[in-house]
Amino acid sequence: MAETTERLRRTMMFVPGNNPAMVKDAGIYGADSIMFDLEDAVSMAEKDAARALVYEALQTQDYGDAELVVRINGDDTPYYHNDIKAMVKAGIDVIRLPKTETADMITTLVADVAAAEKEFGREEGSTHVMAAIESAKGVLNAPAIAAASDRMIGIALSAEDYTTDMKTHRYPDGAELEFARNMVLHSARAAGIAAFDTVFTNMDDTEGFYRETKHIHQLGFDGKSLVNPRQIAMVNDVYQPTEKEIANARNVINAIEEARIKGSGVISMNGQMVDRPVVLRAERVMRLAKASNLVDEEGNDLEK
Ligand SMILES: CC(=O)SCCNC(=O)CCNC(=O)[C@H](O)C(C)(C)COP(=O)(O)OP(=O)(O)OC[C@H]1O[C@@H](n2cnc3c(N)ncnc32)[C@H](O)[C@@H]1OP(=O)(O)O
Ligand SMILES: O=C([O-])CC(=O)C(=O)O
Ligand SMILES: [Mg+2]
Repeated sequence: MAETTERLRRTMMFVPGNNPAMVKDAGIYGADSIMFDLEDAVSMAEKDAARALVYEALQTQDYGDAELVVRINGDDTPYYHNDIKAMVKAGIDVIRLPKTETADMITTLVADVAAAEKEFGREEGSTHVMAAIESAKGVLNAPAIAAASDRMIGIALSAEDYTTDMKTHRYPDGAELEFARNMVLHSARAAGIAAFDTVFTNMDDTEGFYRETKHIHQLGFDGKSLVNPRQIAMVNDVYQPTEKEIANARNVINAIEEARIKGSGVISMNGQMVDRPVVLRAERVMRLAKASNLVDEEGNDLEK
């Protein structure tokens, strides 16, 4: 299973936990994170069977170096504790708590996860957590939720439930989501964790999907929750740096290396000041370029 430190999380794909074929093949599409769903994609009658199916798949399937996430049922359901125990026992990388409204919900989750790690002999702290923000209360408490635990890897906006709570629905221009998007993003950045935008559920509206993905990329989100493998390539396309951005990033990294040799943290490159924030942005461009197979490990161009 995957390392859960700083990593690219452009695509986090929901996989219904009650669908054996989808669960089995989830690794072939190249999502950065695979998110098995035990919550809203699974009917009440199938909750136990879905949990057992995902548990079994985690023991037997090879999902490569994808990060493995499970969306458990909420703490107000009879499935919550069994979900946590089974997923921790199976060695899941990240548990996603749906409908998170307070930091206390994360504190309680982390205590339950820690108890399960102890019970099943898993390394303490090895299971990470994240929160989905799906209501007005969750949005207003997002800064505290994001900072609630050092096990937190990110927070996600979940716009289907959120727009229902707000007594609206989703519109093509996304104006109804702007406040929530900015709250989730700023809360994540202030806590030093990842920010995920919500699902886009109209599989036939490719233009709308691109428009939304370009918008959230511009805002600064790490990536999106997805519902279909066809959406993965479109997100990667938007997040892929241009040749000009890669060339510039390479120049920045070389320039700062030169500056370091001369004992300085700042240098001028073609009249442009290069210092730490510029270098950090350049390093992220090179990580995205590597993930997009545009450059090799050393940062040299790969043949197209
Ligand atoms: C508001 C919320 O809570 S959203 C989160 C909960 N919802 C979900 O998890 C839904 C996940 N998505 C899906 O179930 C499906 O993508 C649907 C129902 C939306 C569309 O299904 P389809 O029309 O079959 O999609 P499509 O034709 O693109 O499928 C192509 C292939 O990808 C597979 N696939 C589709 N979606 C997924 C997925 N989410 N995970 C894994 N595999 C998938 C299909 O099984 C199919 O495989 P095959 O070619 O081997 O038969
Ligand atoms: O997390 C998501 O994007 C999907 C979801 O549950 C919602 O939108 O309510
Ligand atoms: Mg939801």
